[in-house]
Amino acid sequence: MAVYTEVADEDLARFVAAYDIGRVLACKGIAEGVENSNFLLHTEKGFYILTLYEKRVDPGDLPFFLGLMEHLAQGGVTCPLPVRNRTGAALGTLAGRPAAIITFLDGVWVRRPTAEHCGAVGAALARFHLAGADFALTRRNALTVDAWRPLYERSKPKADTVFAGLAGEIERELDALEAAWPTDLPRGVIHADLFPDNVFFLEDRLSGLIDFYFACNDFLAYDLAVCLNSWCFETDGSFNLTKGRAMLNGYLGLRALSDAECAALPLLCRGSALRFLLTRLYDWLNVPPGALVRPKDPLEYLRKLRFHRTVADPSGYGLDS
Ligand SMILES: Nc1ncnc2c1ncn2[C@@H]1O[C@H](COP(=O)(O)OP(=O)(O)O)[C@@H](O)[C@H]1O
Ligand SMILES: N[C@@H](CCOP(=O)(O)O)C(=O)O
Repeated sequence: MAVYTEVADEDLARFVAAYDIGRVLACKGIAEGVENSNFLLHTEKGFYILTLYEKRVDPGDLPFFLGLMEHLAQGGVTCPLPVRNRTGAALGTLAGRPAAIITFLDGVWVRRPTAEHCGAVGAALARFHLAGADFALTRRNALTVDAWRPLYERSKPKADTVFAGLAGEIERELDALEAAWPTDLPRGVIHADLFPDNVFFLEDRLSGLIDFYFACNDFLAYDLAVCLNSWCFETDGSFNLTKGRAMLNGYLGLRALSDAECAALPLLCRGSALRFLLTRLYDWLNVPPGALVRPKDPLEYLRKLRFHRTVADPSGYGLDS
């Protein structure tokens, strides 16, 4: 359960009183997510999500994230909207943390995605990329190739306690990716964390996207790599080519990939796998005392990374030539 910060009733009541959403009826910590503290807030006007931004969120980036939600919603992407208080501010401070209230999105995330879900996610990702193209603000990706080695260094002393040989394998991968990482693929605003728990469905119809707190400007095809990693592997660790093909075709139905983007996919998938391996490894080794959070398994992403090293070309993900 991701609640790092507890909120006193009187502080919450004072915070909510600045909004036009009625009085608080209930507020419950949400048993999902690993990054921020999220609460289901029930007020006289309905249900909302209250988020307190935690360690990985730079408060200076919050106008980008909240503005992006508003921009995407105007561009036809179904996503939550920040609620503004009576002074027009979408951002405040609660329990010593930057905090925002966002609208509640109906739907549930799918625990066992099918090829049809993957196709819908591919199309939604392309829609996100198209709608984000004219967003005025920019944010550099704080978790791209140049950030991976410093992040690894913070886990290095204990990496081999998680898995024997892990430190050496990560170091070899860092050397390879730093040397080969592309520099000139099409760029734009990317979600960067569009995992199954960030996509809601209602009766198998995609109902919206959430969690824009890793969004940034980077290679558009890197976002596809994040999704191939998080949606198209089976629990036994095998890559499901049918799901990969469905996702890529869903995306290609709305946005074409250049030859360079297609050719770079195996490398981008390796990079994306390493990125999640490294953040998970850090979180695994650094659970804050008293936090209600279940850290995610870093080794899941080591297995994915190993698979990508065996992929010679994008047909390995189901991309038809
Ligand atoms: N706008 C929303 N509408 C409905 N549920 C939400 C919304 N935002 C977050 N949630 C719930 O909170 C959980 C954690 O949110 P998420 O943004 O993924 O957390 P984190 O910031 O830790 O990554 C989600 O899995 C979902 O259950
Ligand atoms: N998707 C990341 C973790 C952060 O995402 P959240 O939405 O679950 O908080 C991972 O799986 O490592």
